[in-house]
Amino acid sequence: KNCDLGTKRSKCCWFNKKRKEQRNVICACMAPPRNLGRDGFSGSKLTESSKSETLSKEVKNENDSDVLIECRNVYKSFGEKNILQGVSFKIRHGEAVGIIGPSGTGKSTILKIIAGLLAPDKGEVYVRGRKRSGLISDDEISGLRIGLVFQSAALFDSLTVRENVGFLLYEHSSMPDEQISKLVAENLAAVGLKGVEDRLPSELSGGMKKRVALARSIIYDITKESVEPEVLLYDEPTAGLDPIASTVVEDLIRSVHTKGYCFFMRGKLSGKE
Ligand SMILES: Nc1ncnc2c1ncn2[C@@H]1O[C@H](COP(=O)(O)OP(=O)(O)OP(=O)(O)O)[C@@H](O)[C@H]1O
Repeated sequence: KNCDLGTKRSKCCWFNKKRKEQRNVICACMAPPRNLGRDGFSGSKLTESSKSETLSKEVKNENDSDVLIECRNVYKSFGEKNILQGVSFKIRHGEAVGIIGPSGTGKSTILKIIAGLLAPDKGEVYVRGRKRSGLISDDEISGLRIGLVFQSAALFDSLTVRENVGFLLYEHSSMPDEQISKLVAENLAAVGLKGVEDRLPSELSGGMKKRVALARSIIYDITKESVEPEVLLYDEPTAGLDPIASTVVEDLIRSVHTKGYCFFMRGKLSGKE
């Protein structure tokens, strides 16, 4: 019954071990809650009672110099609904962290808080040791660049794939259009898409949309230093995809991680929460 998940997990374990040898990386992957903590992975579970509970076998590391993001005692409510109640964890450079939990327990909410799109009611978010206050602004690329792949891919319907992927650069860089086009094509090729630049999102399959969203999250202004995203947040990147398309996206995520990004993912592997 757990064959798919088991296969995935062991693949992931193999991958993690390999990464560990190369860069001393600590990873986590999706697994049923009962399996959390096995194989030395860390992870956070948001429970049905909406009470957040850190299950992670916290990596014993007294040195916090490699901590990129820290959530400290974060609370968030929507009206009467208390969604997050004291969530605390740290994400270190090179880590891959998974977050799992039943529907509606606040997984997307914590990602949005980390990304600076939502402000916590209480508690703090530290980015490279600096406390983030409120929401992130368009100009704020200081400290750490965070890419977010939304659950729904969140492409702009009326923009072409090229305009979607290059959006950040068209809006916030002085790069000429031709150079952006070239970069867009390169990033699309990196996620296995070629010749789709002029299509609208409505002309893409679900898997292609996810890959376009992934390309958009990793593109950066090559004329500037230190703006490459170092943390990528994935909100159910394989939701709604068939097993083959899911595998393609999962492999892409792993290959992006091997390039040195840290990632924090919530979602399913092969259709299992
Ligand atoms: N902007 C908002 N306004 C009001 N309620 C919200 C808002 N965003 C989220 N919620 C509520 O907060 C709860 C948690 O939502 P969230 O999307 O974080 O859950 P989730 O764990 O990601 O769920 P799923 O697995 O179904 O995607 C839900 O009950 C949702 O209805």
